[in-house]
Amino acid sequence: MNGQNTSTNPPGKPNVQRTPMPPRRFWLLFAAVLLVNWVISSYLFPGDAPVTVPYTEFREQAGAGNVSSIYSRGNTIEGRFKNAVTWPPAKPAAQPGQPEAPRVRPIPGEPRGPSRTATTFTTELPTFFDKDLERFLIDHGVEIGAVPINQGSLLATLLYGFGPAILIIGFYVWMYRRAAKQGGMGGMGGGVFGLGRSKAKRYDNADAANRVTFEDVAGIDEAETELVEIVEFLKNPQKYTRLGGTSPKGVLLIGSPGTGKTLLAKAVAGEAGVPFFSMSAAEFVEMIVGVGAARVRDLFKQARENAPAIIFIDEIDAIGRARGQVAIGGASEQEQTLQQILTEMDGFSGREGIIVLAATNTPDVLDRALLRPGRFDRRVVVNLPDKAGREAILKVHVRKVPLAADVHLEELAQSTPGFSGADLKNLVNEAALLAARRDETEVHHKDFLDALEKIVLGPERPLLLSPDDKERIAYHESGHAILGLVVPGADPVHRVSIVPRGQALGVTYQRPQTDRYNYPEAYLRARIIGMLGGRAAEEVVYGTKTTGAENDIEQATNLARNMVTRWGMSEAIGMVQLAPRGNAYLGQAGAFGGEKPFSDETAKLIDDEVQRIIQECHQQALRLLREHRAALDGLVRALLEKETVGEQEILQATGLPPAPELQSRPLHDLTQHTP
Ligand SMILES: Nc1ncnc2c1ncn2[C@@H]1O[C@H](COP(=O)(O)OP(=O)(O)OP(=O)(O)O)[C@@H](O)[C@H]1O
Ligand SMILES: [Zn+2]
Repeated sequence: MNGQNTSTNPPGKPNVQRTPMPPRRFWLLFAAVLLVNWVISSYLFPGDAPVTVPYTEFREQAGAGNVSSIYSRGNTIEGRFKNAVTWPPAKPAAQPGQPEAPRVRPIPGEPRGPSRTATTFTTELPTFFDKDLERFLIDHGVEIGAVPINQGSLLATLLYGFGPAILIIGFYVWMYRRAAKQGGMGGMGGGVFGLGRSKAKRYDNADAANRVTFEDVAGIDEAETELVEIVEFLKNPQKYTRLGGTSPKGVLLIGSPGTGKTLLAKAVAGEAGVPFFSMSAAEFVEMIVGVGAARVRDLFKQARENAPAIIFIDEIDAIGRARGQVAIGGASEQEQTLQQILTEMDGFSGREGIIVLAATNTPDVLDRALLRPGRFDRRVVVNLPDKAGREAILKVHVRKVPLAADVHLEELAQSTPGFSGADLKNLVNEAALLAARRDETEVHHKDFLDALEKIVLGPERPLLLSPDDKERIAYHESGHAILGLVVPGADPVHRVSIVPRGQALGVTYQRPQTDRYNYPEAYLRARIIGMLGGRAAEEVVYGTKTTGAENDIEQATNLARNMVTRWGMSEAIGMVQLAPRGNAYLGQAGAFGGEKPFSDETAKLIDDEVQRIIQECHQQALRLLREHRAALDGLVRALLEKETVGEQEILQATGLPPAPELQSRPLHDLTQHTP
């Protein structure tokens, strides 16, 4: 299959906001309060927790004259023994002939575990009331009281009933006030709980080993260039403020996850030789109102004490969302935190040498107040790296990896469009791990390719496929691949595999020659033809259909629909926008919220046009595959033998010349088949 993986998020980097976890210490303290509570109540009622005894035992004790007084309410009797009684008795040696005292009824809450000794007890009266009980008790000198046995003073009762609640509430109030005060007196160790403390990670550049410099950042040169000025400023503030200018206060780094925003911020600090205070905005917001603002105060205070310095706030969108956009509940805490950041930023004169860098991947949700002059008024976009950039990033990350001579980083860069810096780092790491597992002394090109396949598609899946299924999959993949070779304008095919992985039963990789930003119509059609090639090959060879083309069909339809509704590539419809801009990548359809802004006739026309494009491409695919049947069979034979074939093997097996150098596509070209 030759679909394309058009997901905009490279694998493994979901864009999620972390939910702040309350600090562990908080729970420890909470437990301590409960403990204190328990100690106090057991001090107030020392050892007097009543033991629950069965009614028979109670009668027996009364008969023996060991009960001094009782108090009864309903069917419950509380009482006091003269001498402490242990219940249940410590394993009474079973005496022959003497049956166990019959249970009148099960005693609720009767301890079944270890026995306890106490001078007070409770017991339940049997439902068939023992008429002689009163007489019996009086005869045995038991005082029948009007006051509950366990009732102490009024104060004790109150404490017993409300103490725990009062303590817990007190604890919360105390903690909250501490936290809220923090900013003012943060110097005092940041508070007992550290709740109001910023928890900022500080990276000092003293330890050269961890120092990050621009050397470590590659492939995002434009962003880097913009930040060089900030470095200059931090190194030599006077030079810039001499004529009355003020420094930039805040820089917003905008870019997809893993593009190196954090890395850039660290590098700025490293280059300037200033301390770097980093914190994720999600961490500001705790479960307790007011803590976020206190943490902001503390963070800025620390930075001010160490100026010049850099403050880095990651995921600022977690608190910087436009007011009114946040979910009810989190709103006021978020607002307070945001407000505190604004206040702090307004507070510096711009000469102290503190620069706040913040990162986000969704700049459009940010509150406008954050973007005003004097705040985050500089914006630096950190783009996904292009091919040259990817190669440079790979070079950075292979510095510590022993490479075999056959490793071709340029080719890897070419095969990884859409990868971020973090993805590339991961690729190098996976390749190194794979090579180690294979007991190699160096990392080979094949390790990289296998690692890439694993990253994009998931690990190999041991599926037991019948030879017939295997052959069909081989024909399907070969169909994609052959069309990738013979359709003018298609991306060159460099690897075909019928090893099941993740969701895919097989995969055809095509490699764009360059990163593209603009796509000719002919190229898009070539792509649709290639996508439909899997099914077309099955039809040509077997004349029957399978579910294996679902993903191909989905992608082809999306692409065709975009051609019609967004890119003005249908004569019948013309240059009218009928669907919103989806994600900037191909194949991803946007959606208008609510109603369609066009008539039913237009809807019909769109469907017809999409149909037409797909059908034309399908016919083309069938025709080309029939024409190149020999090449198709050749590739299938190679695949069945080797399961995975590389570029040279493909050319050999098909006897086709390499595709004329042409177009490209932005993302990895893979399809996943979900049967
Ligand atoms: N341009 C790059 N050059 C070299 N390494 C990079 C680059 N971009 C990312 N990396 C690597 O990827 C890792 C993760 O990147 P980083 O945390 O800086 O991304 P980010 O943009 O801050 O991501 P997020 O938005 O998820 O916080 C870095 O530690 C670095 O090793
Ligand atoms: Zn397919």
